[in-house]
Amino acid sequence: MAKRTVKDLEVSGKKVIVRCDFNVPRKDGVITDDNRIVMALPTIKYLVENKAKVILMSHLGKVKTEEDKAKNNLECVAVRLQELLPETKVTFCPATRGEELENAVAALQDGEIVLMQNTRYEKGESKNDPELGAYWASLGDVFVEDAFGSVHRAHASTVGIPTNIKENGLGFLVEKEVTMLGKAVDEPAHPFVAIIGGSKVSSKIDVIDNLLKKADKVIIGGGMAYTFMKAQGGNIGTSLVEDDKLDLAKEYLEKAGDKLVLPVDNVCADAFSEDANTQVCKSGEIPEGWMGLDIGPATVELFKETLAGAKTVVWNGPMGVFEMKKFAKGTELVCQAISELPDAITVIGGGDSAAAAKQLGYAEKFSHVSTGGGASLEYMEGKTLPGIAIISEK
Ligand SMILES: Nc1ncnc2c1ncn2[C@@H]1O[C@H](COP(=O)(O)OP(=O)(O)OP(=O)(O)O)[C@@H](O)[C@H]1O
Ligand SMILES: O=C(O)[C@H](O)COP(=O)(O)O
Repeated sequence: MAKRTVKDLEVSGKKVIVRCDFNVPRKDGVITDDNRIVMALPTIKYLVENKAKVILMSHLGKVKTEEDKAKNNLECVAVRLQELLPETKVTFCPATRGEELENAVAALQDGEIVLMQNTRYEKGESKNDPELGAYWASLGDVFVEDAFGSVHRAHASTVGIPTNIKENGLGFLVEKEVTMLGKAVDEPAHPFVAIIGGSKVSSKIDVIDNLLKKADKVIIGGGMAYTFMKAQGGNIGTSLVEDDKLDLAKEYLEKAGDKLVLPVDNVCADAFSEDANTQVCKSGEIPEGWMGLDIGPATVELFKETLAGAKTVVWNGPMGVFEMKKFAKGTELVCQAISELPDAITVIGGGDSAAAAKQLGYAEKFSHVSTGGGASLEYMEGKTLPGIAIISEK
């Protein structure tokens, strides 16, 4: 059976809560890539045109301390939304519960929007606290799940709210992502190459196990690679590493054989900075005080050879710290190699990965640029995504 979508719901005059993924990349508080906001517009515009009172919710970053709250204030998204929707009234509510929030919702007219502050300001969000889910649900009549990037998280805003609001459905972005990603991996054309990089080692290392079952080759780059290098007994200097994942990395290395392709050299720096001194070091031979911030030139050649002839490519996580020009080459050359593959289905996913492809001028060359990082990986592994599973069937 198919899931209900926003088109199956009666929204006119109703208070409609939309969970979006506005977890956008920022530098010094300024949004550096608004793709996730732009991709959410079709659902938002549909609701505005159909005279709903629109309550938008999203997380932004990780929030554990008061300082994190200041760093991850969602107001910048409300400002961008207002620029993108000049004809529509968009207000920002700095409260995540209580009278101020309830008044902001009560003041909404048909076709107006309020964006609530970062859902992760509430401690209960990530624990899917039932009281919080029920409280947020009490603010609306209808719920739309359109946060594709977050549907792998069973949080109060993604699962708690639709548990309490039966008038729920998927938004246009989730619908589109599921269709596009399904095309890529339900019956992937082989050779199928998966590439995993980026910095979220603990939340993404588990997917490698499943990818090893489906793909012909799994390339590991970016910050993910150093946990594997250390597991092989190599020196990684001060590179990013998650020591509690070393045993898992060892296990993958043993069972994957030559299916797993790791960097053979790395662009290393003596500081996490654009002005750092750099040198190319062989993998496992990174001196003390140096860190790997990009894949090296021999690795680019190795990855190109691995990609040659691929018919399906799925990529999540940049090959280096592409935000700094000095360490963007690896990501750029891998983008280029993928863009030159004839007749391949190519999918890139993740907030930073999509931003990298766009910034480097390659976004148009992919068959699909997914807004989901972890979510797209889990979808492609065939895992149940709790934020989609909870939505009512037609
Ligand atoms: N060698 C490295 N050392 C440290 N950080 C790295 C390294 N290589 C890449 N990164 C960083 O990884 C970050 C992106 O990783 P991440 O896993 O968050 O990917 P993503 O595409 O944003 O996916 P998601 O949407 O799931 O977050 C970038 O900010 C980049 O600078
Ligand atoms: O960027 C992402 O992958 C999503 O917004 C989810 O973010 P999270 O990994 O902090 O839950």
